[in-house]
Amino acid sequence: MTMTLLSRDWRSIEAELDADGVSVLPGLLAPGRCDALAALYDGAGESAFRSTVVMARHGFGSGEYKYFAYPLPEGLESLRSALYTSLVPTANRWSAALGSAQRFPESHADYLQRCHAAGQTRATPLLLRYGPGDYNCLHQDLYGDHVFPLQVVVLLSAPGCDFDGGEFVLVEQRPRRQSRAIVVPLAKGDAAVFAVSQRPVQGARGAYRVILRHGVSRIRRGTRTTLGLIFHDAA
Ligand SMILES: O=C(O)CCC(=O)C(=O)O
Ligand SMILES: [Fe+2]
Repeated sequence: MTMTLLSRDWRSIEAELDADGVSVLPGLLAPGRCDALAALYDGAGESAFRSTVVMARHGFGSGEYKYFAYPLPEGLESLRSALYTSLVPTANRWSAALGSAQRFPESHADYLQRCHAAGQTRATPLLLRYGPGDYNCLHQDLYGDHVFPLQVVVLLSAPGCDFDGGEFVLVEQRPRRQSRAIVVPLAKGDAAVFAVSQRPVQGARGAYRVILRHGVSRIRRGTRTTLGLIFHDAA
């Protein structure tokens, strides 16, 4: 997996992130790996997860998700830290462009130490499960002061086969402009890398801040399962 990450064209991924705040990594996980991860949702036993959220109870939408507990399942820990390392250069560039002094360390273990020292100690990787009629309202995954500015979602189900509808969407808000929607088509095993809450856009007079939120349109048929990888931990 690390090889396939390293062999990707990070120059064009970074260019897409800079242009749109989102980039797709096709085939990040093989179909068998997707099935094995999706099977954890019902099969892993409750000790694998720290909490289950019924989205409708919180007004988050409709559907359910489960946050993994530490220690994460073997392959997930390495996937999360490898993706982090690949994304640090963009995170640090964005931070500088937005005039922030914050810089992110090379290694995810070091970044997690920073989160944990600040009281953000709970694991944030999660599995999401949507059935017919379910959806995920536009939101930002902020869990405390420490925010790594990029996150990843992997589609574990096959659109058009396992489910219909259920598009991953981003809405971008620029200062004094109307909002812009971005629909991100994903196949099974594809990952979307996207901005958690804000990103810089180069304007005529330097960079300005654009706000992003993401969500999922209504699932019209079937079951849709995703893996969410957030790089900061939760308070
Ligand atoms: O199910 C999805 O595609 C989006 C999940 C989500 O909100 C996330 O991974 O943060
Ligand atoms: Fe999210």
